[in-house]
Amino acid sequence: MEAMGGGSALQFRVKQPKLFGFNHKYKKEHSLQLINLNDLNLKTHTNFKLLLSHCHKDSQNQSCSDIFFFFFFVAPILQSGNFGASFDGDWLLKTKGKEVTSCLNGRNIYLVGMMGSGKTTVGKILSESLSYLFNDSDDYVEEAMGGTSVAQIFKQGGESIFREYETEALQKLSMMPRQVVATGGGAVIRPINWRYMRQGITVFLDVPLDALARRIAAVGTDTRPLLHFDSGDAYTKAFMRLLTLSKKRSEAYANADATVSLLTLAASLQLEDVLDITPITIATEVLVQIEKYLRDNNR
Ligand SMILES: Nc1ncnc2c1ncn2[C@@H]1O[C@H](COP(=O)(O)OP(=O)(O)O)[C@@H](O)[C@H]1O
Ligand SMILES: O=C(O)C1=C[C@@H](OP(=O)(O)O)[C@@H](O)[C@H](O)C1
Repeated sequence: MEAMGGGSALQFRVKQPKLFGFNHKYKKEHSLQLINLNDLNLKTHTNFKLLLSHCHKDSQNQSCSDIFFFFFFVAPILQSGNFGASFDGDWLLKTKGKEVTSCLNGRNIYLVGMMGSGKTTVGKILSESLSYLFNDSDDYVEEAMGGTSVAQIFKQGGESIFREYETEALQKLSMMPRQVVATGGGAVIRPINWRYMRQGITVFLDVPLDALARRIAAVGTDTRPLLHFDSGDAYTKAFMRLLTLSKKRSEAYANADATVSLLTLAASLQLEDVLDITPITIATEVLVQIEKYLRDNNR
């Protein structure tokens, strides 16, 4: 298979299918077929498109095991002309999840990133794909405080008390294996928290501030005390506050073992708005980046 990126088009040419054991009829009909991703209706199958875009990047050095996946599983489906009915978006996530689980040896995954970056949403999906438990450090703090909400803790004791509880939560969570942990957006600012998170693998969900502000404005700021102010429209309030926080935190987020940049992901999926990327696709990309981190660092 040859992958070609001509302009915005992403094309795959099936060159020598006989090497991969397809039957004679298939060879004859498809040995020179060009599959142009832009011709396929992949809007609802971004996960598939994500995988192919990785094949495209890696095809230069032929190191992408997913190319084999393409020949064995995807090409026959495309050939059948029954793509929409045959392809299950969750399938890729589960398959990648199984692969990554076997390399993790029970190490926890810590998702870090700004408020609203999707740590909880993506973390839940990720934990299922890895057959891990899911935990949210904010929920853990609230439970440890007998049900007192994060917002109430901020109100009663201020941010510094909350940070103490948060560190305690991360310490306890780090002692339990096989978990995906969605951390609070500010967990990265305390070096001691990294000591606990470093026992597992940290992944930064990098979402542009404008997208975060749009998301947060849609759900409101009641549960996020650091964004909750009285005046101004919800989007502007969220954006300005996120801007200040992100300036203080961007260096700390960069310490994560792996990063999933939604801007990069949207570009490879040819999506204009990062908010159009589904949580399943982001979770799949998290797995891809973890796998890359483990491979590059012999871990
Ligand atoms: N990929 C996504 N697509 C659509 N909505 C999302 C996505 N990721 C998160 N959301 C929504 O954005 C809001 C914030 O997400 P959440 O997972 O709570 O972020 P965090 O845990 O990082 O604060 C939630 O309302 C959630 O449903
Ligand atoms: O960024 C922050 O400092 C915070 C983020 C929140 O968690 P989420 O990132 O899950 O919203 C929560 O821990 C608290 O409101 C403080």
